Amino acid sequence: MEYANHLKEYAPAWSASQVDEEVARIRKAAEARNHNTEVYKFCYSAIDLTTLSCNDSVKSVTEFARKAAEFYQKYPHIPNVASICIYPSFVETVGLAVDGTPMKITSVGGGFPAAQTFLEVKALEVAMAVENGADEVDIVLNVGRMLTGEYDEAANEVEVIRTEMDDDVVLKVIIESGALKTPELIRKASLLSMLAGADFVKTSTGKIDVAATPEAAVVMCQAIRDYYDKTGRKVGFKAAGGVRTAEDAALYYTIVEEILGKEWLTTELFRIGASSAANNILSAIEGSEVKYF
Ligand SMILES: O=C[C@H](O)COP(=O)(O)O
Repeated sequence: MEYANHLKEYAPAWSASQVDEEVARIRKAAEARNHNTEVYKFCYSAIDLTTLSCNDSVKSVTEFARKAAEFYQKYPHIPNVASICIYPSFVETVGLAVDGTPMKITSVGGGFPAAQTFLEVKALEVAMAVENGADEVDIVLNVGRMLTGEYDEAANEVEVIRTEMDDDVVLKVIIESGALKTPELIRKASLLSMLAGADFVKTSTGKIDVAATPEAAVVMCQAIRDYYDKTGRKVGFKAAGGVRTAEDAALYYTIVEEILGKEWLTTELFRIGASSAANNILSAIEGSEVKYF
């Protein structure tokens, strides 16, 4: 399909200075009203609790997922994380560990994190993750193609991969905003991903130096809003990569609240991908002495 043509139907991206001003405004709003237990509890429940390390093994991933599964029994007053996010070869392992809980299984796929492999390999990897039980799959948009202006080719990869998944499997497309850099490219990548079938757009793999930033989040959420206005389809936003503190989480929450509205503040439409924010968010929850992960 010719996706790039559809980009013309959308307004151009804001300039970097307009985005900076918007981030400053929203940062103040976050500090004024959203540094509180209610927001931190919701942010905790929106976490895709992530382990994506070369050290991962069946043993370590089982322990990681079991801790999350046991959390329900130990701390019923705190809503648990939304999903466990792992490499595709651990989908079955996590499935066994979280069986009987509402936690989802998120698999990265499609040659994560660089997406530099054959499209057939990407598609097969995603198909196998789904066959093994993944509820959600996080793939990376082809950044090289985006940087060289091959927009149709980048979006077509997403379309092909989407066909490997049943409609009820959630597809999150990582645009790697820190590599794209400009508001213009970040907006184009977000729109192309949505046009090609993404259920979520996600900031970063967490594997490059510049990962999630509030500036990228503002541009992505504006793209989600504009896509919704045109199509009526609600696409989610996932902040991932370098999200560390409860205040970081509250800022992304406030960006979504301000640009997309409260109806986006559900775990169906907002996630935080994080390997090390969980303890910090738990510690910020008033009265909680839980430090678990
Ligand atoms: O998708 C999740 C990211 O890989 C997590 O990044 P992080 O390790 O910087 O929290």
